[in-house]
Amino acid sequence: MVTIEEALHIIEDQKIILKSETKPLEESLGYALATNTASPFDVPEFDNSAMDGYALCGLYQGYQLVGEVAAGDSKEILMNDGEAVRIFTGAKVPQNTSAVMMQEKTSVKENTLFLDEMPKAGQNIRKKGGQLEEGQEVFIEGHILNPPSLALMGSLGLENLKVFSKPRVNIITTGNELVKPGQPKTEGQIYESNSYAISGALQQFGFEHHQKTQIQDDFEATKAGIKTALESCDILIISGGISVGDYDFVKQSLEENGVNELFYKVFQKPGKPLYFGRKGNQFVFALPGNPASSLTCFYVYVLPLLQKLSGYPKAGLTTYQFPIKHAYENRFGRPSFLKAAVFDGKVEILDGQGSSMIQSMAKGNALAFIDKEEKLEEGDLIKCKLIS
Ligand SMILES: Nc1nc2c(c(=O)[nH]1)N[C@H]1C(S)=C(S)[C@@H](COP(=O)(O)OP(=O)(O)OC[C@H]3O[C@@H](n4cnc5c(N)ncnc54)[C@H](O)[C@@H]3O)O[C@H]1N2
Ligand code: MOO
Repeated sequence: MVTIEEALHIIEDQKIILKSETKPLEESLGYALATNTASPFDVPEFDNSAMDGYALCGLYQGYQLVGEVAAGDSKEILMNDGEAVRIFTGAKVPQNTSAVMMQEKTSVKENTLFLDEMPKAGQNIRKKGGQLEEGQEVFIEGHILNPPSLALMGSLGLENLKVFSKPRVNIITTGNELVKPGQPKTEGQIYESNSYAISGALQQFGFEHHQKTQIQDDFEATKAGIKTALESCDILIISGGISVGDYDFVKQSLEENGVNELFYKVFQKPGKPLYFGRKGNQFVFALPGNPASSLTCFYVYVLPLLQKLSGYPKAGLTTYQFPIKHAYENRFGRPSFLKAAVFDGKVEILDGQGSSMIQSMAKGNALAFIDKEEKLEEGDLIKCKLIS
């Protein structure tokens, strides 16, 4: 049995080989960049107008209008002192523009422009290189591409990006009692639900599963199922069959498939019988079958490895501290992840903390952490990971 910290360190310390690939810009969301990126040109590439209005030559309150320039126009207009041109947002300003005045503060009579106020030098001109200069570092390797990053890469004209590949994930669920939702079931059977939580949590963080298999509680079937799943994944996530019951065949089947145990059993609630192992460059998590245990272990242990294998510089959910809404005492005798709701900056520990109870987790949005035998008063800070 290891502590939570030891288990997390074992995962964090795994030596891994990152793979990279080239992805089209529109498919790169959530990937980590596999190279540094420098700006190939100044951004913006030319001085341009921040407003619809008038480009002014010299600083006066009246001008002679001599033309027009719209966004995308490449023609050069030469203005003399005291002249102005109609201009639109994003249009390249003529070379000798002193300022741009927004049209709301102007009036035009015949061909003369009048300003309501004196213009200020440089006003409403977005300067060449004002955001980035040619050759300037934009991102370093490992930067995780969020929507504004995609916009920035697009604005640099980059169509394809070199990113770290994401791991291929297979899921196995185990248990004779499990029936697929929508199918008829008999007394003693239940609907299989863990795989939906796991594949949903994978999607939530930009991953997907490759294969999903349901296996009966049978040693040979478990061994064969694991062998097949290991043929096509970087991470295998197994749910159930990892405790000490007579029908828990997962651990032995993993050994027989050449998977080396890195830890088994974590001093925590829920998810005590959690298993983590490795075979070459493949990793296996066997999550305890209880629904809240398996999903909690996913967020706390599986997600950091998925992100580490994706080249993320910092993996796992951030831990925040918020005041607790009510007094709470840990009576579980183990460090515990509690189903919680964070609302208006305060944490409520929800009813229904049993490992088999998923409804409290479904209605909440956080996992709060309380140490063994810790006792909190209202307003005390409690650690939380936000899960939705
Ligand atoms: N003698 C002991 N018994 C148990 C111990 C123990 O230390 N000694 N630990 C308990 C704890 S804690 C947990 S957690 C469970 C974990 O057991 P397994 O990983 O072997 O899981 P199963 O026995 O297969 O299932 C447990 C529970 O969860 C339901 N389940 C399983 N898979 C699914 C699924 N895909 N969808 C929905 N529900 C699922 C299953 O029906 C069981 O009710 O062991 C305790 N026992
Ligand atoms: O450790 Mo178990 O996951 O409490 O039910």
